[in-house]
Amino acid sequence: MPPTTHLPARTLSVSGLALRRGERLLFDDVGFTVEPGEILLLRGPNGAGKTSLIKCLAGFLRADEGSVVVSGQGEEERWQEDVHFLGHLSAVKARLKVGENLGIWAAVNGGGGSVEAALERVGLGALFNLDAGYLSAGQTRRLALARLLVSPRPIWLLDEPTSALDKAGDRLVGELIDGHLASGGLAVAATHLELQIADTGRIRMLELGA
Ligand SMILES: Nc1ncnc2c1ncn2[C@@H]1O[C@H](COP(=O)(O)OP(=O)(O)OP(=O)(O)O)[C@@H](O)[C@H]1O
Repeated sequence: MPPTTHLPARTLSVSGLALRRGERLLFDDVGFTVEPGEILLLRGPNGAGKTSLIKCLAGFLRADEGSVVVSGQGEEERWQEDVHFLGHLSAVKARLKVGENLGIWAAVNGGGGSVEAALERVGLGALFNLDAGYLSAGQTRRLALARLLVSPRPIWLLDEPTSALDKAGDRLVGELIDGHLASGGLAVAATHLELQIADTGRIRMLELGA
């Protein structure tokens, strides 16, 4: 079931963004705006710079030129609190139970969502007491997705969100994104696959070159 929380309205505006890694200029003069209820899909071949761009948006990498502005609030610390970054690494503590892992993220990120409900939603309800180290790759990805639900935030930055997931998992990601956008959130997702987003009118695309 999609989240019912109405998220605070944020707009993500990027202009003139350029990033160099090593000797290579990965991208130059990238600009776009993502409004509440919209998702921007980042496309491009391996090595084009999709992950790097998402890390710039998350504030993990500093661009060489240009700006990333989140409107709706001004202070940088608050901006971080508006963002969920779902990267390649799932940041799961193998010796802790599945429920404990998510409980820690819920406590760190705040938001007050139910750990049990989030695990149920991503199909891990029965695995609450399993050591997280025993999860399969797809289940670990589902646990990472549950973090998006337990602490509602208006900006989702998703790097290959369907990685390691089965067909039902692909559908789940589409449904979670649909719910997020319907709640007034926005998203940027790097993906090589078609995301199963129902409302295609909310999708915008940006192609990065190799
Ligand atoms: N720390 C670094 N130093 C130098 N080059 C780097 C560094 N990190 C990444 N790169 C290079 O930057 C380029 C872009 O990497 P990035 O991970 O952003 O691409 P991507 O479009 O996400 O690729 P993929 O589709 O394979 O996930 C690659 O050529 C990579 O080798």
